[in-house]
Amino acid sequence: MTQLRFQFSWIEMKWTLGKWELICAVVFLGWLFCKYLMGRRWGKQEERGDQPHDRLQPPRGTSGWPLIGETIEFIASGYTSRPVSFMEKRKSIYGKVFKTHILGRPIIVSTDPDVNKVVLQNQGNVFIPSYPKSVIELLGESSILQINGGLQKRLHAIVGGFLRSPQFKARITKDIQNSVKLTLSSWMDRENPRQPLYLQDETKKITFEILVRLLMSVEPGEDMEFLKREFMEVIKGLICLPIKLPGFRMYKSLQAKERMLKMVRKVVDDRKTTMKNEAKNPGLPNDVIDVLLRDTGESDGTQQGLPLDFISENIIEMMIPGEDSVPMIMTLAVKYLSDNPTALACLVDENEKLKKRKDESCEEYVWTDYVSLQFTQGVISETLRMANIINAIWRKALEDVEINDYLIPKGWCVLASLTSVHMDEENYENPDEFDPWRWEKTGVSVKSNNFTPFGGGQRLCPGLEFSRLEISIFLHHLVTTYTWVAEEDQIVYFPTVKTRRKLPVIVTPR
Ligand code: HEM
Repeated sequence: MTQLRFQFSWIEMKWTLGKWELICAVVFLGWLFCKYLMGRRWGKQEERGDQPHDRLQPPRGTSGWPLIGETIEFIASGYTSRPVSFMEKRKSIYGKVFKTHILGRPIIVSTDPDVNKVVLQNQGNVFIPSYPKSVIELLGESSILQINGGLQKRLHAIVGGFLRSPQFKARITKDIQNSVKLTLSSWMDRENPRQPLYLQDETKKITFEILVRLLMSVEPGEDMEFLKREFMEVIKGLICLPIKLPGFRMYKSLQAKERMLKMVRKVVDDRKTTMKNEAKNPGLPNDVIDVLLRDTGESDGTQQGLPLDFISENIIEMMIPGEDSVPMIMTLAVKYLSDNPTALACLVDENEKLKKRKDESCEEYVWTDYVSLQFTQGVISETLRMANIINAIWRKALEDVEINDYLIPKGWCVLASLTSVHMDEENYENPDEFDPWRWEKTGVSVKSNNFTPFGGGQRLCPGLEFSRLEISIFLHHLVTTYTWVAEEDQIVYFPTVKTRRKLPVIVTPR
């Protein structure tokens, strides 16, 4: 799974070990060892029973091998076709919540939907995000993904409110349609249209441009290319040795972020000037920069606008969760459909009907057309369930917490495994089967504890509805424009969810 994707399916993890990094790897291992010893000491205290809570004990489990704990098994499961096997094995021995030691630290893993719910909802006051050091460095202190309390709530509400608004959806629907159609038509303009094309790359092209447009209204061209290039450099550093010295990966990524920041800051400054000139008649907000600049701080009582540096940094940081997730779900939906001709036929049928209706009435598509396609929504939910891009949520307990007879001790990291819940036969019949029809019975409910691909609580993904809309539009135009044959490919779950060969497909116009 998933598991070692550090929950960042959106993260490109690349370990580039140069000679300096090799030296540092040794230092890093030493540090891991110290952490291990500290973990052991904690474990001994626990055995002696000098715990703050007399009644409850932390979940059962094992620390595994000295130094590496259970990391190897954890990583290895990510390379199998059943990435939840690491979790399942321990669940069968210790129960749904257990203790382990992976990635250099003791961790409590929850595969229990009710415990996960409490962890996700107790945001900010008891549980805070807990990312690997390199991610913390790269995100910066003011990132929405890291901040807690009132400011996180405010930022979340502004961005979520904008992305959920019907005005935004109406506008972005047109943008997505244009972008999807442009990409689809380019497939036939190639020198040899019978050559396979790599769906994983094609979907990325569409979604990055849309993401940048919704955040800061940059159109395709030189600036867009600059952003693409620099952003790719930034995300390479998300999981690497957190050393900020020249020559190291982290340094290069931080430099790339600086360059991006300069450009984004200029867009924010220009927009601020335009806003001042249009103070009396500002019109509807176009993008996330607009809504952040216009917010006056009424909702949290501060009555203060957000600092321009804070806005600029967050625009870049919001690209991180949005960049990889949507194109991967698009690609994997096509993969699952290619392997399930009956499901594909149902999807084509539903979408052909919509197209026919639109052609006959000569009406334009509106966003509700796409999201009301029941079977298509089932395909998206089923893809999200099976290939949970963000497989788990990492949190740290700020105090001792009791949840359903478990004690989570202060300072411990909790990994709320979403995939384990999605792939548990207690929650889903035949969980390994791609079955979009199952959603006809249960409906697509984001409130259900058993289906949380977008997280939950105060940090529920603000891009949820937008993502589903974008994927629906892509699937509609793909299946009504082309048929395809997908070449043999495999899903890999480590370090992030990907298809091994980028899903090569040969397309034929309908
Ligand atoms: C299939 C696509 C997506 C999936 C599965 C997904 C999943 C998630 C999950 C699980 C979280 C919660 C993380 C946590 O609790 O720590 C999250 C947060 C977030 N997502 Fe998404 N996401 C997707 C697409 C997007 C897109 C397209 C955007 C941008 C427009 C976006 C922006 C964010 C932001 C800003 C947060 C942080 C919210 C906060 O901490 O307040 N996501 N996402």
